[in-house]
Amino acid sequence: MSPAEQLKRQAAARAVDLVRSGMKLGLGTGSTAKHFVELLAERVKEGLEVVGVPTSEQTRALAETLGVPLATLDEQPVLDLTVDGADEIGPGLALVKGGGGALLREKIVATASAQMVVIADESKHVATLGTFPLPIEVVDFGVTSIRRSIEKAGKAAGCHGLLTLRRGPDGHVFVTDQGHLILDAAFGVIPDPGLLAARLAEVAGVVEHGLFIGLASRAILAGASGVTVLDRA
Ligand SMILES: O=C(CO)[C@H](O)[C@H](O)COP(=O)(O)O
Repeated sequence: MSPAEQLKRQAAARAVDLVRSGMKLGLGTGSTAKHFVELLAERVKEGLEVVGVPTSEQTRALAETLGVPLATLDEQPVLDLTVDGADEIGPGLALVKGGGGALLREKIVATASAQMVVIADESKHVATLGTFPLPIEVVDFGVTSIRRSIEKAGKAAGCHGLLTLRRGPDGHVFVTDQGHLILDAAFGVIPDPGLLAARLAEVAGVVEHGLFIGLASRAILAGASGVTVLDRA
């Protein structure tokens, strides 16, 4: 395993220690969340009793293959703990998420959870959000017009930058599990994430954006000198 993957696994292992029998869990998406699901599956094999609600079809397939008992969010609408990765972790544990395209389900699942713990290698911890382009999920009707409205909303929040329609590795337009498109907004700096979130929420056609504010209560960050745990004040 590469050094980068080892760090992700260390963070995931610390999160697995938070899981108790009987818990209902939100299962995140991405390469770090994958480590969590794999380690969780090992505990399940040892007798840990949990039920997981996956945040993507990708995670559902993985968890199913590994034998983690699953439910839908409609079957288990109240969750104890969600463990997920992030693209950036900023002050107050505000997050940028959606690099893997699962931001909508991830935010719904995190909102349904008593606790959200984010796991990452320490390179994701930043002083200011925005270097990672902000994923914005939009409907597939009138994307050019929606893009203009997002640019306007961004400017009102002090954010300027290019919006790119996301494409998959095959070059085709990326479509989310919910059938929407993603515009990646390369703002560079997001001076006031709360203000930007409020402005984006007002744009017709925006289904969800990747700013997760006030959702994560803990971040587990793995680095060369060990694992650091940050709790939101
Ligand atoms: O938000 C996400 C998916 O929508 C991921 O959690 C985020 O992109 C981090 O992924 P990785 O752990 O692979 O770096």
